[in-house]
Parts: sequence; C-alpha cells; structure tokens
Amino acid sequence: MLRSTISSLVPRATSVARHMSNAAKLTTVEINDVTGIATLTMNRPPVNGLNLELLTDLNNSIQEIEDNKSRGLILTSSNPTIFSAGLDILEMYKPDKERLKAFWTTLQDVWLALYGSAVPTAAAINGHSPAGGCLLATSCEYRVMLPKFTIGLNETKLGIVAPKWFMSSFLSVLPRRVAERALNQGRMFTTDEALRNGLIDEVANSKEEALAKCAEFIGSFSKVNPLARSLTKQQLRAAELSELENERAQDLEKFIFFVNQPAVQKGLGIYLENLKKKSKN
Ligand SMILES: CCCCC/C=C\C/C=C\CC/C=C/CC(=O)SCCNC(=O)CCNC(=O)[C@H](O)C(C)(C)COP(=O)(O)OP(=O)(O)OC[C@H]1O[C@@H](n2cnc3c(N)ncnc32)[C@H](O)[C@@H]1OP(=O)(O)O
Repeated sequence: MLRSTISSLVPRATSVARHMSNAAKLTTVEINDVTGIATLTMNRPPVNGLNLELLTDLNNSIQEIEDNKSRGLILTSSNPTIFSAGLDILEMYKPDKERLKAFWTTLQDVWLALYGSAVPTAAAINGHSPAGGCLLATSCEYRVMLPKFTIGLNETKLGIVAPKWFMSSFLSVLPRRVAERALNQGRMFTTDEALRNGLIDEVANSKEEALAKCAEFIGSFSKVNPLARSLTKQQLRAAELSELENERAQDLEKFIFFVNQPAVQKGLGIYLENLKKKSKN
C-alpha cells in the first residue's frame, strides 16, 4: 500500500477533472488534474445499499486510486439525500451461502483498503449515513457533512451486532464513553449532534462546499513528506488493521453463524418489512 514520494514531485497539469472509471459501474472515480485528488462516488440507486457488486466496485476503485498515486481520496455519493444506507439487508436476509461469504469477504477488503489507505482520505457525507455508511465515513481521516441528515452505527436497532472492526473505526473518531453508549443504543446522530460529539469534523451547506472542505483537508498535507505521512498513518492504524487481517476467517465464520440464527433472520425480515411499509407511505 505504500505510495512513493514521486507523486509529490510531479507537477500537475492545469486542466479540469477527468474520469478514470466507466459510468456503467456502481462507482466512479474522477481525478482533479489540478489538485491530483480523486473523488470516488457511490452510485447505486435507490440508497447506495452496499451489496456485493457495489462493494466490489468500491474495492477496485480504492485500489485504482492507490495505484494512480492520487494525492488523496474523497468518498461521496451521487444521491442527493443518502450517502449510503449501509449494508444491503437483502444480502443478509435469507442469504445464498456462497454469495454471503463473498459479500462479507469483500466488505472486509473494502475496510482494510479504506481504513489502511496510504493516501489521505475524506468523506463528503451528502446524505444519511447509517451503519455500513457510517463505517465507510469513519474509515476516512476527515468528515464533512451536510445539515439535517443522520449518521451512526444503528446495528443494535436491527437486532444485529457491529463487529469489532466497525467499532474500531468508530472509536478512532469518538471518545470511548460516547462510542460505547451510542453503539449500545444504536444511536443515529443528527448532523449537529455529530459535530458536537466529534463524529464529523465540519458541516457544509452544499455538496460542492463539502467537497471543497475535504479537498482543503487533503491539501493541508501538501507540505508534508507523503512517505512520512503515510507511514505515520499506517503505524497509528496498524493494530486495528492487523487484528482483522489475522482474524479474517474467524470473523467470516462468526458473521455467517450470526446471520443465520433464526432470531436474527426474523429480526431482519421485520426490519425490511417496516422499511418497505415506510417507503410506501
Ligand atoms: C459476539 C458476536 C458478534 C458477532 C458479530 C459478527 C457478525 C455481525 C453480524 C452482522 C453485522 C452486520 C452489519 C450490518 C451493518 C449494516 O449496515 S445493516 C444496514 C443498516 N441500514 C439501515 O438501517 C438503514 C435503513 N434505511 C433507512 O433508514 C432509510 O432507507 C434511509 C437510508 C434513511 C433512506 O430513507 P428514504 O426515505 O430516502 O428511502 P426509503 O426508506 O424509502 O428506502 C428506499 C428503498 O430502499 C430500501 N432500503 C433502504 N435501506 C436499505 C438497506 N440497508 N438494505 C436494503 N434495502 C434498503 C427500502 O426498503 C426501500 O425499498 P422499496 O420499498 O423497495 O422502494
């Protein structure tokens, strides 16, 4: 994952952003040729539910951004009111065994790649960001959110348990007692509450402003040696990353066992039904 320092030495062309990824995918990557920052946009209507395909595209896009030696990565959504609705519950409800394995393994890959990314990362949270959406946002180093949305790890409200590595990302941002209470309650924070508690760093009034603030954060490293910066970040995050890397198989087993419990299946079914009822009203 280590990036070389070469990118910092190469002057940037002064042209507009260019697309690297093809629009048929569920993510797009756009590189700003002036700043060298990559914007990674999730685009899976209606709610950016993280299913196997979106996770696969996210993983490939993060890899592409690392490989292209971008100056930084900004994660955002093409949906004007939803950053990501978190994991697509349909992947976990009455699951196909092999697909469920691939789904969770790819989620692990995405977290390892994003939390462990060598480039500076920021999330422009331009909509609601529950559960898996919050996981993605808290895996980044900086968060800018639009007003009147919600963010948090609400797993207990669904009768499921956030795995340890979800908690690691959350704990890297929030004080322990705030994180512990919020996790136990399945609390969703409003934008204002998220700012007050440090779950986000800034509020912006539009997506453009959020992207600009994220770019400003990434730009704050322009005078820092990129290798020194990324090695420092990696050391700070090494313990949580190694914990999952060393326990991937057990984590997968636990997930499969847990999701297949009849009580969990029943809870997910009821939650989905309620979501559908709500969307029809
Ligand atoms: C000690 C042992 C430890 C073991 C631990 C091991 C393993 C742990 C096991 C499991 C952990 C798994 C972790 C899961 C984390 C998750 O991410 S779970 C997902 C949580 N997400 C949510 O709760 C969000 C639910 N959605 C909403 O709140 C709203 O939809 C929204 C995002 C706020 C958007 O609201 P809006 O009004 O705009 O849209 P609608 O609600 O009308 O939705 C439109 C459409 O989309 C469907 N939908 C919404 N969210 C999801 C979703 N997450 N998955 C699937 N489908 C979703 C909704 O049903 C509507 O569908 P339609 O009626 O067919 O149009």
